[in-house]
Amino acid sequence: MQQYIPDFNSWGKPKHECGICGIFGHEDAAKLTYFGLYALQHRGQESAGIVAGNGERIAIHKDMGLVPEVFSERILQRLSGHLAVGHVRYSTTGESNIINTQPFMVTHKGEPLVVAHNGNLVNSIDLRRHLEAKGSIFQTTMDSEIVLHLLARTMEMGIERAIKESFACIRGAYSLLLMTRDTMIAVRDPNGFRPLCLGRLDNGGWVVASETCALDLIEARYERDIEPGEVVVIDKDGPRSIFPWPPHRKSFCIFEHVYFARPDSDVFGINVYQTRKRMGEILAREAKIEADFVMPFPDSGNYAAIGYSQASGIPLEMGMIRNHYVGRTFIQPTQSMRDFSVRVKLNPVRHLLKDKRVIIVEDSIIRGTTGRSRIRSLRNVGAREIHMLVSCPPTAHACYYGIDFPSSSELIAATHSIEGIRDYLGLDSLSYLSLDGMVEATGLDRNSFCLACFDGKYPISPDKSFNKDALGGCGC
Ligand SMILES: O=P(O)(O)OC[C@H]1O[C@H](OP(=O)(O)OP(=O)(O)O)[C@H](O)[C@@H]1O
Ligand SMILES: NC(=O)CC[C@H](N)C(=O)O
Ligand code: SF4
Repeated sequence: MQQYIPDFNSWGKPKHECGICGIFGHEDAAKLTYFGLYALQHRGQESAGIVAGNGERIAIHKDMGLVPEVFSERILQRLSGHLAVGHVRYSTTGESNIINTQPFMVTHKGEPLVVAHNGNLVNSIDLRRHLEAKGSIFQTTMDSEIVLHLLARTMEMGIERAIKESFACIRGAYSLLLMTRDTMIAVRDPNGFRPLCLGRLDNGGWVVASETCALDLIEARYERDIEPGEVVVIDKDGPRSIFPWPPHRKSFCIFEHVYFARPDSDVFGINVYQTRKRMGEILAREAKIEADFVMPFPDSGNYAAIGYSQASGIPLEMGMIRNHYVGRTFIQPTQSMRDFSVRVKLNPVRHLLKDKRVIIVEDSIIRGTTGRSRIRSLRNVGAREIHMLVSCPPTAHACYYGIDFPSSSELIAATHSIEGIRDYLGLDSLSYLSLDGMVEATGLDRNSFCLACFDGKYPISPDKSFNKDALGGCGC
């Protein structure tokens, strides 16, 4: 087994979920895409890439690392043209390596075909086996590549028919951008697991992005969300929308609101900050505790902590200081990286905590890495009572739709009771927000959401043999 030796150059690079951004109809399309990806960095911190074109020539640049590390002014100048598609990756199928970076581009019959994907396909093992039996040769171990193989087999029908036919075989979560030499196409799966929105630039050009915070940064106007099951084809005649598949039950990922999305974004039509704050307010209704102050584990816990504090009247303090040069930790690929990053990331304010009774408001407990390590640090600086409130229910079931907790054995709530988790984390008390309370905080109907990691009811039945290396790994 390979031993993990912290590499201070690569270790500090944080990880997260995928983000996509595309521009059509602006002479600086790649530069705007770069800024869009910058705003979406929290969704994917392993690699970044942009493909740009002017209707004739097409160029690509991608690499491992954060957006500003991957692109320079000189590189962006080379990515010229009015059309660009970009991606920041947090791997969910296939390793985190240069081969698996996105956007992924192939040439088919002399024509470029590009995909940038957020989500996870649940029948990728079967699809890949089937395609390989028919002679497909895969270059990567990502599920996203399958989309291009399916499209290539039907492209002669024209792109719209090809999409209709190809995606009919695909099951799972996909908010994605496709690009041909002169067209950008946004596709959102019929369940709508992952967000995707459409915006308008001042000059009349179009933007598609995972979250509205990307539109804000490039001063684009939010037009609307791309609907579940909708395909938006954008070319020189502007956007046209088609709905090639029968409607499915909506399954918006509620975890986007609990943890993933940026609080300044509107996701599924609702603001993330306000939803998180309401989660805290509802927690105050459901769990009443006496304490000297409330504190979050920053960043994702901040907003529910504000809500809890305001609703309960217990003052809010920032008892833990976050080092902003460390990214989000729960999606780091190895446990030793996660353990180390958590220590670097959060440090208690000794003088604030000594002899105090504190309530920590945390957005989620996944593996328990953050809680166990940081509660120990609070004890070390003399906190007298430590209670924890979590602004979602116990996360006890694997996600097969694009969040990297594919094995329930990694989830502490799958193997421990609440009392067992309390004991493992070293807390005086532990309470979770109820499922009803979490949904109530969104203001949307319960049937709009996927809640599978909380209630085990999967909107699309997963292939339980799936794991991140299901399509091949390096074996190291
Ligand atoms: O139980 P665990 O396995 O430790 O995972 C849960 C923790 O991970 C996340 O923080 P993260 O550092 O990823 O992001 P944040 O800075 O947005 O809070 C989340 O906010 C929890 O603090
Ligand atoms: N987090 C994601 O959306 C990942 C997209 C794709 N499944 C990949 O692994 O690259
Ligand atoms: S299982 Fe959980 S994390 Fe995965 S899509 Fe559903 S709500 Fe989101």
